[in-house]
Amino acid sequence: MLQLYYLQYKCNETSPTFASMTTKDNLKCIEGLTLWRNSTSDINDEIFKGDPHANSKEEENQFAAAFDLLDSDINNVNVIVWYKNIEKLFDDSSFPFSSEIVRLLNMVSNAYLRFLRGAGAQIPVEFIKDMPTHNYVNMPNIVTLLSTLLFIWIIVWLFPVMLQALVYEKQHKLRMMMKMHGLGDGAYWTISYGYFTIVSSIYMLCFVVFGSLLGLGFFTLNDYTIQFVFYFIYANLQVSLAFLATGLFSNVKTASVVAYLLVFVTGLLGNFLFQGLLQQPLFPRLWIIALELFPGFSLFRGLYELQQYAFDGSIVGNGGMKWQDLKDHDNGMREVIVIMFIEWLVTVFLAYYIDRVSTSGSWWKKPSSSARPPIPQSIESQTSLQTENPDVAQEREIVERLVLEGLEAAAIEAIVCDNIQKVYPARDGNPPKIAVKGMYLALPRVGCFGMLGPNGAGKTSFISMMIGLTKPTYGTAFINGLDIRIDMAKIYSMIGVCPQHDLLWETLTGREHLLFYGRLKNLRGAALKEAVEESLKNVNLFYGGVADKQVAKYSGGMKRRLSVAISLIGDPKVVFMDEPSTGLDPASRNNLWNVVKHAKQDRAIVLTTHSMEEAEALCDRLGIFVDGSLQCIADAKELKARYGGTLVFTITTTVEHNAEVEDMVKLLSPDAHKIYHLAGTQKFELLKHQVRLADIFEAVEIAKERFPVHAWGLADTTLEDVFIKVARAAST
Ligand SMILES: Nc1ncnc2c1ncn2[C@@H]1O[C@H](COP(=O)(O)OP(=O)(O)OP(=O)(O)O)[C@@H](O)[C@H]1O
Repeated sequence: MLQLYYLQYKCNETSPTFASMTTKDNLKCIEGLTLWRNSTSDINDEIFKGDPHANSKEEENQFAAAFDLLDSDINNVNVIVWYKNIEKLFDDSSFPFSSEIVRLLNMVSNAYLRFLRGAGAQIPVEFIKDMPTHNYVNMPNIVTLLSTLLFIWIIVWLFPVMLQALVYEKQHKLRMMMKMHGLGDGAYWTISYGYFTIVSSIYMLCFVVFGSLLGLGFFTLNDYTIQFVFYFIYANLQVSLAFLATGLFSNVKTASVVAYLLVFVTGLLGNFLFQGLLQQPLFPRLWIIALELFPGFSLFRGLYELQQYAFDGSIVGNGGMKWQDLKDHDNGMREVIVIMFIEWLVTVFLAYYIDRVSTSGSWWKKPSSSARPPIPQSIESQTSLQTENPDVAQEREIVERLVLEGLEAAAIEAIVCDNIQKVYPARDGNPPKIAVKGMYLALPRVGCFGMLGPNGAGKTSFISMMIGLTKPTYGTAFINGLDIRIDMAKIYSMIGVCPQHDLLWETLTGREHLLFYGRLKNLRGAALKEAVEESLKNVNLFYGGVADKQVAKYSGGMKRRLSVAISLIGDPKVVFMDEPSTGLDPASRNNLWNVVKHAKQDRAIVLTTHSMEEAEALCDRLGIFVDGSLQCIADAKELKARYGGTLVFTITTTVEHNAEVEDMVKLLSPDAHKIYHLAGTQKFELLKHQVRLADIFEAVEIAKERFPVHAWGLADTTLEDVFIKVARAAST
C-alpha cells in the first residue's frame, strides 16, 4: 500500500537533521520524494520529485542533492515523502513524530494524492497552506476522542444494569426462593447467563446496526466479522464479570454506585490515560499488555484500533480493519481478543465456583443417598429427655421407630424430624444461640400442622432448616423420605414455601410470578394457564386487573396473598407457610383460610402463626414451641381440655362491693384465684371440677339483689389461655 506523508520539519540545533533521520533502513521505506519552496503557492513548483531507488545514477544524485537542500534550507523547503511502511520508522527512536502527527499528515497527503490524480482541483493547495505544525498537531482529535469515549460508555453501561439485577435477586433472597421452588444451580446459571448474554448480544447488535445506518465509518469500514467476534467475547466477559462481582455486594444501591462509578472512570481513564500511552511509540509494549488485563482497557484498545483503522481507511479509501490486519505489529486487536477470551473463561469458572461455595457450601461434593452421613447427636438432646411432656415423648418414640425401620418407613410420613437442632455460632461476644433444641416430629402426608410459639421461639429457624435455607447443626429431617442434608435438590421439586417475608420481584406482575413458579414446577401450556388463573382467583387477585399490575403497586396484604399462591402452585406435596396471614384484613384472611383448608386435603402443610384463631381454624394438630423445643403436641380440643381445667368468671360491680364478690367466688370454688382486677371489674379462674354452671348463675342472681352488678360473664378456656400457660410454664 502506498502511503503519503507530508513533513514540515523544523530543524534546531539539537534536533537531528532530516538526512540523519533518513537512515538506510528508513530509506528503504521511502517510495518517493517531492520538494518545493515555501515562497510559492503553487504546489506544482517542485524542486524535486523522484524515486530514491531509481536505477539511473542521475536520479540517485538528484535525490542526494534534494536531501542536502532540505537540511541546508529547511525553513524554506517543504517535502512530501511517499512511504511504503511508515511503522518501521517508529523502530528508530530518533524519529520525532507521534502516530497522531502521522495520521494528520496522512490526511493531507491523501488530499495531495487526489490532486495529483486530477480529482481535487485547487483544494490541496488550500489545504497545504494550512499545513499542520507541531502546535496544531498536539490539539486533541475530537473525532477520536468522542467516538472511543462514547462507545466505551455505551458498551460498559450494561455492566451496572446486569449487576443491579443480580444483586437485587441476592438482596431480596429471590435466588433462594427460586431454588426452593425447584430451580437448581445449574439451571439458574444457564438461564441467567443465557438471558444476559442474549440481551447483551442484542444490545451490541443494535449498537452496530444503528452506527452502520448512521454511516459511521467506525462500523461500516471495519470487517463485520471482526466486530462480531470482538463484541461477542467482550459481552460474555462482561456478563461473567457481573456474576463474579455479585459476590461482593449484598445491597443494590451500593452495587449501583460502585458500578456506575467504574463505568465513568473506565471511560475517562481509557481515553485520557491509556490512549496517551498507546500513542507513545516508546512506551513498553509489555506495560500496555499488563494494562489491557483490566477489561475496561482491553475494550478500549479494541475500540481504539477499530477507530484508527476506520479513520485511515476513510482517508486512503481502502476500508478499515480486515482479518489480515490483525497480523500488523501495532494492531492491538489480536492481543485484546486473546486476553478477553482467556479472562472470560477464568471469570466464568471463578464466578460459578464462588456462587456454589456461597450457596451450597461445597463445590465438588454431591453426595448420593447411598452415602448418607451419620447423624451427629448433641448432649443437649440427651439432657432434655428427662423433662419432656408425654405427648412430646410419644412423638419421639414414633420417630425413633420410623428411623430404626429405615428410609422406606420414614417415607410413609410427609415429614420426619429426627432430633433436628440448630445452633447459631457465637457472634459479637454473645455465646452460641441454640434456636432449635433436638426436635422430634412425624407429620402425615395429609393435614395441617400448626406451630405456635412466642417471638424468638425458633419457628423460623426450624422452617429455614426444612426448606434448605440453613443446615441443621445436629440431627436431620426427612421430607417424603428424602434427607434434608443431602437431597435438598430433589426435595425442592416437591415442596412449596411461603416465607415469613415476601420474596417477590417488584417489577413483575402477580400473574408473571405465578407463571414463572408454575413453569419451575413443570406446568406447561394450558395446564399452566389454568393453574395460574385458579391460584389468582383463590387468593382474590384475579379480578379488576390486579393480576397484571406490577408487584411494586401491591399492598402488603396483596403481596402476602401472592406469596401464598406461589407456595401452592404446581401441586406441591409438602408446603411450609411461615405466618401466612400476617398483615391481612379479616376478609382476605378468611379467603386465605379457605385456600389453606382446601389445600390441606391432599398435602401436608406446616404453618407457623401467632393467631390462635387461625391455628384453631386451620390446624389438625398443634405444637407449642417455646425456647427452641416443643412443649406439647396435640389438637386444639385436646390442648384446651388438658391445660384448660378452668372457667374464667368476669364481673363488674361498684368498688365497695369487691370484697363481697370475692367471698361469693370463694364459696363457688374454694381454689379459685383472681387473675385480673381494675376498679370494680374482677376476673377469676374457677376450677371446672369444683363448680357447676347452674350454681354460678344462681349466685349471680342472688348477688344482684344485694348490690349492683353492671356486667358479668363466664368463658371457657381459649387456646390463647393454653398458649400463655404453656409458654409461662416453659420459661419458669
Ligand atoms: N442467623 C442467626 N444468628 C444468630 N441467632 C439467630 C439467627 N437467626 C435467629 N437467631 C436467634 O434464634 C432464636 C430463634 O429465632 P427465630 O427467628 O427462629 O424465632 P421465631 O420463633 O421464628 O420468631 P418470630 O415469631 O419472631 O418470627 C432467636 O433468639 C433469634 O434471635
